[in-house]
Amino acid sequence: MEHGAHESEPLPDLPAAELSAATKDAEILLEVNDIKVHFPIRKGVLIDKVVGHVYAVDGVSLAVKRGETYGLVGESGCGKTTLGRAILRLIEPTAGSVLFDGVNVADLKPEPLRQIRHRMQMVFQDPLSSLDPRQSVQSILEEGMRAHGIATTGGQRLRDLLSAVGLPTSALRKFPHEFSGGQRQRIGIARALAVDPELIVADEPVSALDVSVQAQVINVLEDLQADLGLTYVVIAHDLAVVRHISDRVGVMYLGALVEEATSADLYASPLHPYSRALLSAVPVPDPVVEDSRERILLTGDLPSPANPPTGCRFHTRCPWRQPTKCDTDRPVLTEFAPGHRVACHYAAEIASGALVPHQVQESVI
Ligand SMILES: Nc1ncnc2c1ncn2[C@@H]1O[C@H](COP(=O)(O)OP(=O)(O)OP(=O)(O)O)[C@@H](O)[C@H]1O
Repeated sequence: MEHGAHESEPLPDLPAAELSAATKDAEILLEVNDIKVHFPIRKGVLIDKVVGHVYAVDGVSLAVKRGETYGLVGESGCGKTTLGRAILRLIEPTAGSVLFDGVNVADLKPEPLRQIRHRMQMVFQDPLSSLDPRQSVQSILEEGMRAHGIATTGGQRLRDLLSAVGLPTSALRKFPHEFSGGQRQRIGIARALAVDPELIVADEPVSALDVSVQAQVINVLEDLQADLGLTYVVIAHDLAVVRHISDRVGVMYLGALVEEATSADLYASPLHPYSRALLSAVPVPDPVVEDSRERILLTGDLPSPANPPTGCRFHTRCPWRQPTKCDTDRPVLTEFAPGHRVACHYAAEIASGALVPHQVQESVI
């Protein structure tokens, strides 16, 4: 949730040319401009030949304000993780720019990149595989601090980090396998916090956890944001998690954003047929509402990002698709209402009821 602006220190040793005029808006911490990540598909035994590309992320633009939580949702394989990793430059984007506090991260040389890295951290989905089983918690926390020149002596900082995520000091001497899943994710969060980040990209931070533990870990993230003014990008396929934690939500389909709105607007009135279908698949606790509400069932599987459909990428599964235009023209993400963007040629007609969905068969979304 949004909180007061975070005081950021000026970046040392960065050429003025790397400061973007576009991000002079002091409210914006992260700006992603038309970013693309295309993975080459290689074939051949003796000669390595590129025979195609996986268009994992294919032209995403978004901006995240300081202290805001931006949720990214979409089916498995739609490019959420790749986008998250490209934001932190853990993978090289094929095209586009990522501006962090006005600095184009994609252009940074290794030393300025190292300097800026501690301000952007990632929390991974599976805490067990992302924590080195041979390292004690103390060593895990100190590793990143050392790499970023943060003093590790004294121990008070380590105790404060553990207390911030609700773990006892005795955890310092233990190893990852001695903890439960929820505790391990708290260690993953403490590791990210250890280097004083401003932005945390959390990739499915609770999806590996039991439902009963998920809320506790989400509360930890929310409390830390309130205390430290952190900015979050939270990646999740679970719409309930995203709804709970996010100020704004971006819906991804086949490497692109198809809709973006405040959490309240998206859940109350989704505009894109894909968002409508995603939300209609979420069960409602009230049995009367559950029985009477609209369910949009999609036809077909998610197309391969190596061979995306022409035109609107969703047209092969869209219950509202119209001849020609949907097959041939790729819709641009356009502002439909203040703060509510959608990439659909017929969003207005669908919202007004002027277009009705075709008969569709059930498929699992
Ligand atoms: N290193 C890679 N090389 C080739 N293809 C990749 C690579 N990493 C991801 N992909 C492909 O890119 C597409 C997007 O993957 P990504 O993991 O970003 O999606 P996702 O929405 O995060 O899905 P999930 O929730 O399953 O992680 C998928 O088709 C995936 O197979």
